[in-house]
Amino acid sequence: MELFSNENQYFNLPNAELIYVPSFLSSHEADQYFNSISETTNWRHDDITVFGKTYKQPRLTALFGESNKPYGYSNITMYPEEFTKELETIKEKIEALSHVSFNTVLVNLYRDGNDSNGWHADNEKELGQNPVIASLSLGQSRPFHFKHRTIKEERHKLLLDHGSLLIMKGEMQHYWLHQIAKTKRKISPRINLTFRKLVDA
Ligand SMILES: O=C(O)CCC(=O)C(=O)O
Ligand SMILES: [Fe+2]
Repeated sequence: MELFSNENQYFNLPNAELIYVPSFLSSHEADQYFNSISETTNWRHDDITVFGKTYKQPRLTALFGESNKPYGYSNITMYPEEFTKELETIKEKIEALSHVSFNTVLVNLYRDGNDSNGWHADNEKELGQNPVIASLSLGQSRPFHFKHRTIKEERHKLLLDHGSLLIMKGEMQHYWLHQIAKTKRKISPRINLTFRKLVDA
């Protein structure tokens, strides 16, 4: 595979379909979205409960939806705000490429290397059987780690660049876990938007 390819990259993985689109947005568009989303979002800093202990989530978040259905994960229930014009525009651009419709976007702000997203799968029942999740990255590039739940050799990482889109589909959320790890490097903020489709569970 070419190192600096602008082509869509398809990965040959067991039990997953993963597509990486390196320059989904131009760097100029990505800069503009990064700036406006950073400034206009009403960021939340929720508590999560893991094994009975309560912590602050290691990142800031916001949820936008087309209905007012709540979305729950890691013992948090989030009530969506209305999609902004800007998020609607991004959503339509992703729908045109993926031929899938989305009705929800979860936005994460990783302020620095201390912010992270631990090993998990996006397997909440509201997402349905084999969800398609489209993940847009803005700002600091961070590695996306993913590992198969039972095939131990299947552990990989992919650098998610400014303006890139990662599409996870097929059985990926059943068989694989993913994370954004902490780093001690001095790094800039990153925003990630995961477009999802909530269905009636
Ligand atoms: O920040 C990322 O690239 C991943 C976010 C993620 O996995 C999630 O919000 O479920
Ligand atoms: Fe996720």
